[in-house]
This record gives sequence, C-alpha cells and structure tokens, in this order.
Amino acid sequence: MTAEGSDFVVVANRLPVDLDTAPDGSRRWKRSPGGLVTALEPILRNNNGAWVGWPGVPDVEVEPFEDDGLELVPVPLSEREVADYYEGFSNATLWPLYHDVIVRPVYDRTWWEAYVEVNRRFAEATSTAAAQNATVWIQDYQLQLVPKMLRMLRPDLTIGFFLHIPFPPVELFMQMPWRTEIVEGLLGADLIGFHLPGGAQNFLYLSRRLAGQPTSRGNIGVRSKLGVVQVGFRTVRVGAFPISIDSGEMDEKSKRKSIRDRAREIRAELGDPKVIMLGVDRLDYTKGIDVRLGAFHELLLSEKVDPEDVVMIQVATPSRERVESYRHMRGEIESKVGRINGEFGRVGHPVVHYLHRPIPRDELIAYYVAADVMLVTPIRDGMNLVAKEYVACRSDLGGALVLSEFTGAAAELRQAYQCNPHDLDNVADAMMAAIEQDPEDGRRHMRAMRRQVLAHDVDRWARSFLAALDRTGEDTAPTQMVSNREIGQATV
Ligand SMILES: O=P(O)(O)OC[C@H]1O[C@H](O[C@H]2O[C@H](CO)[C@@H](O)[C@H](O)[C@H]2O)[C@H](O)[C@@H](O)[C@@H]1O
Ligand SMILES: Cc1cn([C@@H]2O[C@H](COP(=O)(O)OP(=O)(O)O)[C@@H](O)[C@H]2O)c(=O)[nH]c1=O
Repeated sequence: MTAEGSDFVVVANRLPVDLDTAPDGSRRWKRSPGGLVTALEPILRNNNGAWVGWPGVPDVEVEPFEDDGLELVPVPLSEREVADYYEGFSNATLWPLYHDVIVRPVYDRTWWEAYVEVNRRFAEATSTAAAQNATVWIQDYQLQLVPKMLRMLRPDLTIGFFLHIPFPPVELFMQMPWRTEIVEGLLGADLIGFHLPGGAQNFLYLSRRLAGQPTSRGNIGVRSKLGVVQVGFRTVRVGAFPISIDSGEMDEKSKRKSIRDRAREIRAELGDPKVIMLGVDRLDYTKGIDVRLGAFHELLLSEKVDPEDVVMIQVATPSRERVESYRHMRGEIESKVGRINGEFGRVGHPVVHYLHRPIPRDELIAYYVAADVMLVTPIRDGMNLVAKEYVACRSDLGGALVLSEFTGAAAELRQAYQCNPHDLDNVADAMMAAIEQDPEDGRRHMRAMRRQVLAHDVDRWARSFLAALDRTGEDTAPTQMVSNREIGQATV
C-alpha cells in the first residue's frame, strides 16, 4: 500500500491469516487455506491490494503490515465484541435466520449495537486503507452495514458486496427487528452478489418493500441479467455469481503419487471395506450431519447395508464452539455416532469413524480420492465447496456424490444423487443408489460434473463479479422498473 492507499481492497470478517499461539506462548501468523484467499490473492497482488479483517483472536492490537506483497489491515475486536458481534449477532442471529431458521434466531439489542459498532470500525479502517477512486469488495453477512457506512465516508469508491450464505425469503427476513437497516446497509454498494438467482430475487423484493426503492422487473440470471435497485440518483446492481474452488489445483494434487498412495493406505487402515462413505464439514447444524447418520442407521437396521462392507468417515471440524446451539448439536451427533458404533461395530472395527478436528489439505484430498460415496446433506447451505472439491479430485471418474437439494452446489451438480434432507427415506435411497451405482453410469455422471467444476473455478467467480462491478459506472439502457405503490403493501 502506498501513502495514498490501495487501489483494490477486500474486506472480510477474518484476515487471510490467523494469529496463532504456539504451545510456548509465542505468536505467529498462519495462512488460512480458504478458497477466497487463493482466488483473490493474485488479483490483490496485481492491483496494489489490501485486505481488511479481524486477526482471529480477541484483544490484539496489530499495526497494518505487508505479507508477501499483500497489505494486511487488522481490525481488533475485544473479547466482549467477539461474544456480541461474532458469536452473538453474526452466528446466533443472522446465521440461523439466513439458514431457514433451523434453530431459532436470538434477537438481542446489545448484540445489534455491537454489530453496528464493529461494522463502523471496519468501514473506518477500509476508508483509511483505500486510495482515491479505489475498488472495495466487502464479503459476507458479518459486514452488511459496511457498504452504506463506507459510502458515507468515501463517496468516490466503487463498492461491491458478496453474500456467501443464502439470502432468506420475505416470510423469514421480516422477523429481523433491524430489517430495514440491513437492507439499507447493503444498498450502499454498487453491486450486491449472491450465489443463486433466488437470493438475489429475494433481496430485490425486500429493497422495494423495506427501503421503498423501485426495482427492476424480470428474472435475474446466473452471471447475467442483473437486477436493478434505484436509490435516488444511484443505481445498485444485484446479481447471482456462484462461488467455486481452485479446481485445477485440486485436480492436479489429487493425481499425485503421494496422494494416491495415501488414499490406498486409508482404505487399508479401514480394513479394506467394499464401500467407504465420507462426510467433511464444519460441525454446524446447517450441514445435516445428523441427517446422514440417521439415514445410515436406518440402512443398517433394515440390513440393506452390511456393516462388514460399508464404513463411514465423518470429519467434523470444531466451529463456533461457544455458541449454545453448536454445543448442543455436538452432543447429539456424538451420541448418534456412539449409538451406531455400539449397535453395529466390532472391537477395532467401528462403522462410523468420527474425527473432531481440522484435517490438513493434502490429507483431505486423499480422503476424497479414497471415498466411494461422498455425503453432502445440508438442511441449507449457501454453496458447499466440499461437494465441488470431491468432484475436482475424481479424475479417475470414480466415486458418487450424494447431494442435498438445499445446497447452492445442487444447481450446478445436476448429475449427483440429489436428495431432500427433510425426507430420511429419500436420503437413504440416494445413499443406496450411490452405493450400488452402475460403474459406467457413475463415470458418465462424474465426467459431466467435472466438466462443470473445472470450467467454473474460483478465479472465474472473482473475475465475473469484478467485471460486473467495473461496469456499474457505465450508463445502461433504462430498465422497466416496479415500485412499492404498484405491488401494494403485502403482508408477511
Ligand atoms: O469464519 P467462521 O465463523 O469460522 O466460518 C467459516 C466460514 O463459513 C461460511 O462459509 C460460507 O461460504 C462458503 C464459500 O462461499 C460457502 O460455500 C458456504 O456454503 C458458506 O457457509 C461463512 O459464510 C464464512 O464467512 C465463514 O468464514
Ligand atoms: C472440515 C474441513 C474443511 N476444510 C475446507 O473448508 C472448506 C469448507 O467450505 P464449505 O463451503 O463446504 O463450507 P463452510 O464454508 O465451512 O460453510 C472447504 O474448502 C474444505 O476443504 C478443510 O480445509 N479442512 C477440514 O477439516
């Protein structure tokens, strides 16, 4: 970053590095492996870029610093703010509300006040980091007020916002006591991106309804046919840009001899079962880990699968452990695993292998290569990158993907064994179909899914969003608009 600031700034709840504490108490920065970092890093480097975010631990004051050509701007959070803004409003209010109210959202004024205060701090840090006329890209539900706050501080900036989780329909969003503030906060951006056209369409409707702004008519497309909200003299674009992974890198890594050897070793360690089923998730109630365990249990009880032939590995990375609903769910899942193993396991041969820790990247790829059936059964998920990673790792065209219809990925991976996670029989049937798939059909399905994932990688996602953001300043032909007056004030 020059004294004048950076020309391209990414703003996210977390920095691309976390401040890690070693056992001896010393601290060092540890790079996060996430797809967002991989996608944006080259763009940031080539554009004199900066990243504004929280260092991942409370109560640390760190000055902005350069990391490998990238300017990092830490936003400190106190212990109280982590509790109220991150664990509270972000993950016990917004997260459940935006994921179909799977658990009941908590609406707490103190949390809301912390959310406003932290969003303001992010907006101020970004305002300082950005050069004149810079492009700023704000990420996700933790920072929905930043677009408006930042526009007030810096009207010269081009501002994009991307939501990584679903955007709920009016029937659910109207629960939110601060619903108008959130919609107006987002409308500070020039372009607002969602994974799916449905989320974008929900937002257009709520802009009309809550902010009283006229919006475009007609359906929003995928990376095309953007919607429009007219906010005074400003035109805000709304679009669908499904995120993806670095599929080329995953594909390349999965072909390495070391990974393939490790995959064989994993199968041997499991006692060479006929079928390995795999789940890889953060331990989150949205992910439907309980659903797949329940369906597997039914298949064992009905003797449709033999515990001598089929094993399941469930990786469940610790997540948001101080939030009550996460603690509760952990207990439920672990007792279900215990019950299945108690009923169907043998000494030294559990049927469900449960790992409650993060798995390093290369080991994860070896799991994907080893797994005959990948289980992705969320009740609701913005995208689900794990489903795409599995497909990217199957250059052998082996394996089968069981995929919930309620993930963003389901819109692209049509050849998966799709299922309704609310219908246990349907999930069990999809699991059976995947276990018993005809190898030639399996190869055909996998080939089609790989074509989709390899052609639409995370780089394409970032570029398509940024190209659309770049065009927001251009004059376009007038769009047919609809205002609140025309639709009337519908009730929830
Ligand atoms: O930062 P945490 O609280 O530990 O949570 C991790 C991230 O979880 C969420 O991921 C979402 O984004 C993915 C990529 O777009 C998408 O595939 C997935 O469906 C979403 O759940 C969250 O949105 C991130 O902000 C968190 O950092
Ligand atoms: C369990 C586990 C996961 N990963 C990596 O994390 C992301 C998860 O992304 P997804 O969209 O599926 O879901 P959330 O963002 O968590 O809601 C994916 O890239 C996984 O490979 C990991 O690296 N290590 C793990 O143990």
